[in-house]
Amino acid sequence: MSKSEPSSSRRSLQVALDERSYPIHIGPRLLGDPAWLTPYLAGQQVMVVTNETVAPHYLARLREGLPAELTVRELILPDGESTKTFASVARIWDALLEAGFNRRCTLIALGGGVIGDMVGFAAACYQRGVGFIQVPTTLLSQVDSSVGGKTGVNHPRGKNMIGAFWQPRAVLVDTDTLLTLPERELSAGLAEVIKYGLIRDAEFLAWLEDEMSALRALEPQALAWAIERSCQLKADIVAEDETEQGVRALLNLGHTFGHAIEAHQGYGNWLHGEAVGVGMLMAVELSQRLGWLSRADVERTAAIIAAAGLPLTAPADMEVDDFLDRMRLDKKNVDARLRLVLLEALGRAVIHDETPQPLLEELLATFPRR
Ligand SMILES: O=C(O)C(=O)C[C@@H](O)[C@H](O)[C@H](O)COP(=O)(O)O
Repeated sequence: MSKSEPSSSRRSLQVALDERSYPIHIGPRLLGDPAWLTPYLAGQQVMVVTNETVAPHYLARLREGLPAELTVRELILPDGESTKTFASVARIWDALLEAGFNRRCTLIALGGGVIGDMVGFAAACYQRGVGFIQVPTTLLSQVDSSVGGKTGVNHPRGKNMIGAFWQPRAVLVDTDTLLTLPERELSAGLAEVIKYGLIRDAEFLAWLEDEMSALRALEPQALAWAIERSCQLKADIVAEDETEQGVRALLNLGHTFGHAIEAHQGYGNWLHGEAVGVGMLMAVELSQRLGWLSRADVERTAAIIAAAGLPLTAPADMEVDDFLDRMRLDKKNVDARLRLVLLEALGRAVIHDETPQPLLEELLATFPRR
């Protein structure tokens, strides 16, 4: 374990965005403790939005942390990436209007990235913007999607194509919620954790290589440090570039390829983290073919992705053009130029818009399929 690992079990970080700054509280037993939730409620009206998988485990516990005098409504949506649609967000607006909620209401997103992104988008638009709190219950949402204010929904043509930047009032990461997380979801979250090491922190990457078994065994100290370090790296990047004009795009390592896989395969068939894991390997392989990384770097990346329990091969039914058609719609592109996040070294990412087309096509044609 690193010397800088925390010893106490609860930690708080800050996303520094002037008047939109907010804390990320991380630790066990946060849910149900009023001290962690009430400071971020705007008025007397609270809408908790969750899904059918999370509700039986954590909805009652969350409600215990809400003062009895509040007007609290609940909305339980179906689970899964395929529900991340405009129609689901409209259900949230309908519920808010039916309850007669006003601009001083607060939305609470209790769930994974799908719930967090949809609730954030609903909050961004309801009566032109109301407050919301992220209570992420999956590893992926705890280390990534709950932080930074990217909210929105998918479009059949592309992932997260409709949305808004809208920051939460607070992020409450109760690490106990990981105890009920299916193994496949845990692996998906580890993809985003590995991403931080690859883009910005070679030392963290080496630590992850050593501690991967402990993380997969839900060893509390290892998990707490992985979450804290990931959130810190993300908070620093978001504070520097809230709306992705520059450095924030580095957080998209593996996502250009990964989003193409998710959309092509049908949302939910590949988990986001699984597609990002393969996408990161594709980006690393391309970086090697550009002469920036060694074969040993590629093998090291493949080894840690495999150790996290993630796939290493792209879907067998995806042709080169299936990738390219989706990648042309990527939000990072400027005019007709494809912008990719690649690695100059393990731990150092760059944004690159000069990949020769034949090299990219060769990568897409030769990358292993299964
Ligand atoms: O926060 C960001 O910025 C990211 O890119 C983090 C990603 O891991 C996350 O999946 C994000 O939602 C992707 O955003 P998109 O803009 O590529 O749709």
